[in-house]
Amino acid sequence: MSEEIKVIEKRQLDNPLQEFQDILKEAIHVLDYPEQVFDFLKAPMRFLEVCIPIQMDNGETRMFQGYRAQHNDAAGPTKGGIRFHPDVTPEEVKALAGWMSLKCGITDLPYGGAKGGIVCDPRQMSSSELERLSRGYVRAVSQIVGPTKDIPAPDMYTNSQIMAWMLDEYDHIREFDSPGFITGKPLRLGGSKGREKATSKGVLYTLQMICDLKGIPIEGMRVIIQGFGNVGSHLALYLHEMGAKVVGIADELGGLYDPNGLDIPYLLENRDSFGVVSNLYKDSLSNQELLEKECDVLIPAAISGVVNKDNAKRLKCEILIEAANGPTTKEAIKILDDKGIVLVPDILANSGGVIVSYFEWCQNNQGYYWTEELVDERLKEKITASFLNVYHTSQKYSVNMKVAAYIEGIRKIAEASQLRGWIRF
Ligand SMILES: NC(=O)C1=CN([C@@H]2O[C@H](COP(=O)(O)OP(=O)(O)OC[C@H]3O[C@@H](n4cnc5c(N)ncnc54)[C@H](O)[C@@H]3O)[C@@H](O)[C@H]2O)C=CC1
Ligand SMILES: O=C(O)CCC(=O)C(=O)O
Repeated sequence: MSEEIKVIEKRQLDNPLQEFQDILKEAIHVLDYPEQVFDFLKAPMRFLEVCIPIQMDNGETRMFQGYRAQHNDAAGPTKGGIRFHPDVTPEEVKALAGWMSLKCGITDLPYGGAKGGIVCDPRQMSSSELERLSRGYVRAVSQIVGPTKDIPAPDMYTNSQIMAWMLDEYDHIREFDSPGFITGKPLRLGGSKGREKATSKGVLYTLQMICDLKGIPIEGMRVIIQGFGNVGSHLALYLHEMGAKVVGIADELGGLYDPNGLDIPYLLENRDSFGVVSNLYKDSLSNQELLEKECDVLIPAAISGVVNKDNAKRLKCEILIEAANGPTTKEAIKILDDKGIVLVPDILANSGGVIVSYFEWCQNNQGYYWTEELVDERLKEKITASFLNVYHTSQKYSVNMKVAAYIEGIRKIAEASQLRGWIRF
């Protein structure tokens, strides 16, 4: 692989907060809200930066940088995942928290947005080091989180085991059992049926909606998915089972491509715990090469900024579904608009995760647990209604679905903030 390709593969959004703010400004302008609304929503209301000292297995103590951003709590407690990744930055966490506020607005959840992150490489850490880091993070942020304040959940490179350690640490600090402190927990500790697959199910429902509108059948459809972790792998299996041809899969090391469709059950069985499969075959492609292959639907489900001004013009798909947070830059969105590629935005497409996290929190508060069928039925109902709202807003204002999704999200947060007397418009 050439050096040039390696550099592109590592690429994330240079400034995700700026991306968030630019589209926020555009949507606020369409809504004809005053500048004050932008000034209020452009950054989180609260941002905590912590240093977490952790003893490593070799006896050394290492300091880890951690963050929690709470964007806006007008509509209810804040909510959002925690990411463990070496490239986490304050700007990224702030942008992700803003996107969570919009996501909760679009889906009409009684929450504002938050996000957390720790700069670390979980692939290089032992399970006991990860446990100490997860517990250390909760101790460091415990003053500002809680079941009625700010409710964390999983995100990239975090999972239900990490949520379990975090819950246990929180329960020790508070001296009572509080399952509603965190979602994405194991079922045994009050998790919800269907949460693990919720994000991919939600992506699938939005894909079905847009395909229905465009008259494209799922059966036989050629799909490329970047990312084979929680979101990408479950989605690949759903699509495979529905008769779509998953012709491409990428992970952090590269991509696999087969125009006749990849063997998804085999890849699922053989992926490692960090969602890597491209090393199973010798003739893998680079991520960039795979994104530019011909397909009907392209689904980035890994990191941000992978579809950008450098490659957008070379994409050969009809539909792009943003399963990851922030995979397409605003310059790329303009190029895709010109090419007639329909983009279903992240804050709508991947909202299935937070929707079922909300269901998990409701079940914890009630102490009464739902069947998987009920969870799925309510997820489908909520995300379908949200999709239709965003779609109609895009038609009403003649804007793309990205701006329409921002409009829907902003409206809810701004109204809640106005009712509390925080802003006037
Ligand atoms: N897990 C959830 O419930 C939700 C996740 N998301 C978003 O979906 C995306 C994926 O999340 P998960 O599947 O949970 O993460 P994960 O940690 O389970 O899997 C990540 C996948 O991305 C791949 N990857 C990492 N770096 C890459 C790179 N540079 N190029 C290509 N692939 C790369 C990994 O190899 C792995 O296959 C993230 O953007 C996350 O914020 C959004 C909503 C909810
Ligand atoms: O499940 C949740 O509460 C949040 C999931 C998340 O972090 C996201 O939607 O980006």
